[in-house]
Amino acid sequence: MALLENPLEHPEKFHISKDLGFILEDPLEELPDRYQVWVKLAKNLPTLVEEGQFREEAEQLPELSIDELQGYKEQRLAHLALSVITMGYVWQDRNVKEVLPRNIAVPFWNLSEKLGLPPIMVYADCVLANWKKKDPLGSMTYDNMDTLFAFPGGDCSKGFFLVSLLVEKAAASAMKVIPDIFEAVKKKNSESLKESLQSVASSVYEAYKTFQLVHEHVNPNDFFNILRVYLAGWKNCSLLPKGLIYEGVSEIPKEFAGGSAAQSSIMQCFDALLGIQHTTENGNAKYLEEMRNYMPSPHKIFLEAVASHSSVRDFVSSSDDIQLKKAYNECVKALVHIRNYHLQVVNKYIISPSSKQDSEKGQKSSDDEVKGTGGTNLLIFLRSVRDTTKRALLEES
Ligand code: HEM
Ligand SMILES: N[C@H](CC(=O)c1ccccc1NC=O)C(=O)O
Repeated sequence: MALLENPLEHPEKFHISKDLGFILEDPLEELPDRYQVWVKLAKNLPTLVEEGQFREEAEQLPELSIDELQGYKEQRLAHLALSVITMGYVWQDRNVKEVLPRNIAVPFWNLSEKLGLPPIMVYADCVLANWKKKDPLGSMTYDNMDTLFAFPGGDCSKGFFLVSLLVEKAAASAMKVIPDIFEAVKKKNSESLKESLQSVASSVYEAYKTFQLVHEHVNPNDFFNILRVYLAGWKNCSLLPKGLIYEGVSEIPKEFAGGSAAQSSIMQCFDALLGIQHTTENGNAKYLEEMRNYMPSPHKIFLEAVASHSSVRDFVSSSDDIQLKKAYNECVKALVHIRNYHLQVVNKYIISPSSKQDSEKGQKSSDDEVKGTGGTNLLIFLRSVRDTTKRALLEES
């Protein structure tokens, strides 16, 4: 990636696809022979965890240099495979591992630095790069897709990761109009801006409709009690209070947040484009900014460019074109709608199973005790992000 390129003019140089947005197009499924041991072990994770043998197999891996990984797609597949191995190694059972052995830790740390990612499984691994078509000539529909790697819980991880991917794909259809939006604001062309904003709003509504697939493909109890264990991180984590030691890298434990779609670039892209600024008082803005460090660095650079160059909100606010204000507000309403729906999903997939678990243990967690794997007090955080979005609506007079 040429660092001097303008990301807004050449998103393709920042690994952003005009059709799929931040999704990794046609991910590789295999690595060169010497690295295929990582792919093979990661693919066998569910069976080996079931047999209680995963850690033992992981400890047999050779320690490999990352220098012979050729090209971006090999690096992304290797990071995905090593991230799956790492989550399996740490969380295989309640005897949680505090040290990641050097044969995994050293290549994973070095490759993470090269990609601008943390050495933990991120959304860009398990969602954006973890997919293939069954029939390569077919379309990207749920029935023609599978994940490259899975976690224990049967088809739960396939459902969870693929639905998230399809939501991302639906939202990504807005990406192609971003250059038109910047051009329209630059040329003060209200008609063109109105049209582009209308297509952004429809993309977000398409994403909301696709999100409903989660109920068909993900079982709440399997998600909460099995899969979600492997999404957890080691930052403010009671089971790994100091973090994880990456052997061969540092004797000092390191803390990293667990997976979350708060690491999704497309949603942060909409906020940046529309000038929706999340609150600083309660730490929401800081958290979302921190999550940009969990995105591939080219995507983070693109988001920062959109945030620093977008004056859509200012242009629409100062315009007396009511229809333009309505088009802007349609985008904001669509984001409020999907964030409200997301809260319903979170209630079904986290809050309800968590309350059921509490009552079985005779406990009661308050709203600010239920944490997301990304580290937030999830209900407080998600309601607040939704409310800030709602406050971004402009007066239509
Ligand atoms: C069963 C499915 C899901 C669950 C249980 C879930 C849970 C959560 C939780 C707990 C958070 C708070 C941050 C954290 O601590 O991790 C969060 C944040 C977020 N999630 Fe989800 N999520 C799900 C699916 C999705 C999907 C499919 C998307 C869209 C691709 C998404 C987009 C977001 C975004 C953008 C945030 C940051 C807050 C915001 O911008 O509104 N989530 N999610
Ligand atoms: N924050 C998680 C949900 C979660 O980790 C997630 C949600 C949607 C897509 C991907 C992920 N995770 C990894 O990328 C929770 O608290 O359940």
